Amino acid sequence: MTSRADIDVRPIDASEFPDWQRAMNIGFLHRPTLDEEILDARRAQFTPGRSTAAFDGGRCVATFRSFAQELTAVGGAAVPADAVTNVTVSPTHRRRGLLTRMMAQDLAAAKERGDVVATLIAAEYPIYGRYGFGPATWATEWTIDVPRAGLDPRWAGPEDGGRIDLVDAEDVRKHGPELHERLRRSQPGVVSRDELWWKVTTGAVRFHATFHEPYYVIYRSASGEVEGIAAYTADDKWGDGKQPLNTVRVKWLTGVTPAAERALWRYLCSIDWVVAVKTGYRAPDDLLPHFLPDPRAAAVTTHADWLWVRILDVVRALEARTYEAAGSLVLEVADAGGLAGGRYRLEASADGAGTCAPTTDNPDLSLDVAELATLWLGDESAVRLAALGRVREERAGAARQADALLRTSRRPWCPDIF
Ligand SMILES: CC(=O)SCCNC(=O)CCNC(=O)[C@H](O)C(C)(C)COP(=O)(O)OP(=O)(O)OC[C@H]1O[C@@H](n2cnc3c(N)ncnc32)[C@H](O)[C@@H]1OP(=O)(O)O
Repeated sequence: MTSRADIDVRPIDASEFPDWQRAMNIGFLHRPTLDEEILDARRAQFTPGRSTAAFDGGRCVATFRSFAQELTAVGGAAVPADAVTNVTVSPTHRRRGLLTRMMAQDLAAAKERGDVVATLIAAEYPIYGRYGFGPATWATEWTIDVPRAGLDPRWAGPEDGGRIDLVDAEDVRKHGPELHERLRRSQPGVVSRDELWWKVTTGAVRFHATFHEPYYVIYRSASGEVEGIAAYTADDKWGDGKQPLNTVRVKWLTGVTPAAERALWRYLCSIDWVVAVKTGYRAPDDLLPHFLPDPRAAAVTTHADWLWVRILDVVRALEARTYEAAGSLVLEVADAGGLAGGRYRLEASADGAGTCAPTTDNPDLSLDVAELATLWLGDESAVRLAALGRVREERAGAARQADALLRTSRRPWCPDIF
C-alpha cells in the first residue's frame, strides 16, 4: 500500500480532466470508459482551482469539485455558498483519509474566499457530519394513487382563469430561469441555477449516455403571467384486462403561487391513462396532498435528509436570515474544523432583522457547528436536539427560546440535486 505521504492531493489542470472524470465514474459505479461527447460537455463545469484529485503513482484515485452557488436563507436573502459535489475515492484507496484531506483543502479555500456556507447533497448520511455539515432540509416524495384521490374526472383545465400549455424545451429555457429566480427570493433552501443547469435539464447538453426527454407544461395565471412549470415523463403499462396503468414521474415542478401548484398537480392527475403520479422530491410540508379531496391517496414513498449545510461564517450566516420573534441568545459554537467556532450573541428585533457579534457573556446554548447549520435554515427544533443530547441548554428554557426565534412557519426546501 502506498504511504499517505506518497499520495498527492491537489487541484487538477485541464489536461488531467479526462483522468479525473474516469476516476469519478469509477467512484460512482458508472461505466469507466469515457464518452467523448459527455466528456466535452462536462468540461464546461471545469473551473481552475475548484476540481481536486488525489494521485497515486500518476493515476487519479479520488475526485472532489466545488463551485460557486447562492443559497436562500430564511427571509429570502441569498448567501454565497461553496457547493461541494463529485466526491469520490476509488475502492482501492478508501478509508485512508483522502476525502478528509480534500475536504480540508476545499473548506479552507472557501473560508478564505468569504463564502458564508458550504453545501452538498450527501450520498450517505454518515459521511459529512464529521466535517461540520448538518442536514438542513428534508425531501419527501409521494406516490399519488390517482383513482383514490377523489378528483372529478371531468376536469378540463384550471377553474381560476389560468391556463396550462404543453411547451417545448426552448420555452423552458426561456421562462424557467426567471421563474426559478422568483422561487429563490421566497423559498429558503433553494439554490441558484446557472445557464448550464437549464441546458442539461432540457437535454441541450448531455451529461449522461441516456436522456429521457420529458413533457413540459407551463401554467399561466389569468393575467398571462408564467407562474409554474412542470417536467414529467410517463411509462407505457397496460393491465391484463386492457386497462391503461400508466405512471407519471415528475422530474421537477416549480410553482410560485398556490394557484400554479394546484393547477399543475391537478393537470398531472388528470392525464388520461395515468393511475399513479410520482411527485419527485418535494418539501415535507408541500401543499400537494391537500389539493386532493382524499389526501391519503398521496402516500409517502421517500422521506430523507437532503441539503446539508456547513456554516463557515457564523456572524454573516446569522445576520443574513430573518427571525420569527424578538430576542437575544448567546451560542457557544464548537467547530473541530477550526473555521467557525466561538461564542456569539444573536440579537433579533421585532421587525425580523438580526445582528450577531462575538461575545464573552455566559452562553445560553452550546452546540456543534453542524447542529447550528441544521437550526439555521429553520427546519429543526432546538428542543428536539436538546432531547437528543446534541444541543446543551446552559440556561433553562434556552432551547425553547431558540425555537421561537429560529423556526419558520413553512419548511425550507432544496429542489435541486448537485
Ligand atoms: C457531495 C457528494 O458528492 S456525495 C458522494 C460521496 N461519494 C460516494 O458516496 C461514492 C462512494 N464512496 C466513496 O467514494 C468514499 O467512500 C467516500 C468519498 C464516501 C469516503 O472517502 P474516504 O477517503 O474513504 O474517507 P476518509 O478515509 O477520509 O474517511 C474519513 C472518516 O469518515 C468515515 N467514512 C467515510 N465514508 C464513510 C461512509 N460512507 N460511511 C460511514 N463512514 C464513512 C471513515 O470511516 C473515516 O472515519 P474515522 O475518521 O473515524 O476513521
